[in-house]
Amino acid sequence: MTTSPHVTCIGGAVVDRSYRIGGPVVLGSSNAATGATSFGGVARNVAENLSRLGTRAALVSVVGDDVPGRALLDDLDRLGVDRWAVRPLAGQTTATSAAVRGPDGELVVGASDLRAFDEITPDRVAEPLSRVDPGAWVFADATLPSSTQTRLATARRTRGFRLAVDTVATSKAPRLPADLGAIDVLFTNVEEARALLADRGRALPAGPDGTVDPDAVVHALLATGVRAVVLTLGPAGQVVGQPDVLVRTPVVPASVVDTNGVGDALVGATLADLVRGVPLVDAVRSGAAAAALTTETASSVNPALSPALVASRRVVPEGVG
Ligand SMILES: Nc1ncnc2c1ncn2[C@@H]1O[C@H](COP(=O)(O)OP(=O)(O)O)[C@@H](O)[C@H]1O
Ligand SMILES: O=c1[nH]cc([C@@H]2O[C@H](COP(=O)(O)O)[C@@H](O)[C@H]2O)c(=O)[nH]1
Repeated sequence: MTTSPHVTCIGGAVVDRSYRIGGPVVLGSSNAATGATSFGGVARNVAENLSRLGTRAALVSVVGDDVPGRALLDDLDRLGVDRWAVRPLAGQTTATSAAVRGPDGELVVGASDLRAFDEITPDRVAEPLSRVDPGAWVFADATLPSSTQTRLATARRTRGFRLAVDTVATSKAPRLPADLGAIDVLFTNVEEARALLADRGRALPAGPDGTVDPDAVVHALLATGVRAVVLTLGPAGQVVGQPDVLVRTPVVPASVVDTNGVGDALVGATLADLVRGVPLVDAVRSGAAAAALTTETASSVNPALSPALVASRRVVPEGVG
């Protein structure tokens, strides 16, 4: 009998606070604003997407023993995410991120306290990893300390689970393990891929005008040993690369409100299909549908997300099954 959840998500859990100032912004002063709180962090967002799509998910993360941390844990319970491995640490502050926007929605200033992520140490992931069945999926975001990423790569080799990783940000991409061949699917964008490859001493071939061909980015990533790549191109869709296969999958048209969390929705819905045995290219079509649905809400995960809603928005080109 298996006790392993279908996807174990390891990485950040954040309380996001956003303010939108209604009138002209006055710096150095208090401005009247509309405020909202939501739960974020890439691994937490992926776990929420999975759960809303009917896939069992567990989160491995750290929060403080404080009011935001308790609210985040309660919300995981409401979502049905298995959170036994989210450690509330005494003396630690739950990761928080605040964004202040002007009347036009543009960011005026942001501030994030993500120190808690440093506490997701190799020792803290050891037990959750020991419970993952061979063949099950683990998702990790690149906010994890490098030492933890290395532990993950080693465990992937010895235990035979499958590992999906998201590079998250250009500053985080270089943290990926030296053994990139332990990554079964890498989710990234062009700038994060550039940062990762530069860190490994590999420059991206650019055209005369400095632009980069996305297919060349995918080839360069596959040459590092990564087993499959999903390169996201924002409104230009995705390139899915596997040895011998390179396929462009289209963006799903959307009425965009806010793109926060789009990448995490793409990862979550893709993994929800992969655990059911759907081939990667087809799974990414579901990922793009979930990402489009996420752009249509202000929250980082669309609260109405469901398998039926994703299926209703999937774009499959004519002639493709
Ligand atoms: N304007 C948009 N309309 C519809 N889907 C979008 C839009 N922008 C992004 N997406 C979807 O979200 C995915 C991730 O977007 P991207 O901006 O590449 O990610 P990240 O924010 O992680 O860099 C894209 O591959 C696409 O499917
Ligand atoms: O260094 C980080 N930046 C941003 C995030 C999180 O990333 C999410 C947005 O993801 P996306 O890139 O899909 O918009 C937000 O919820 C935010 O909390 C994070 O965990 N770590």
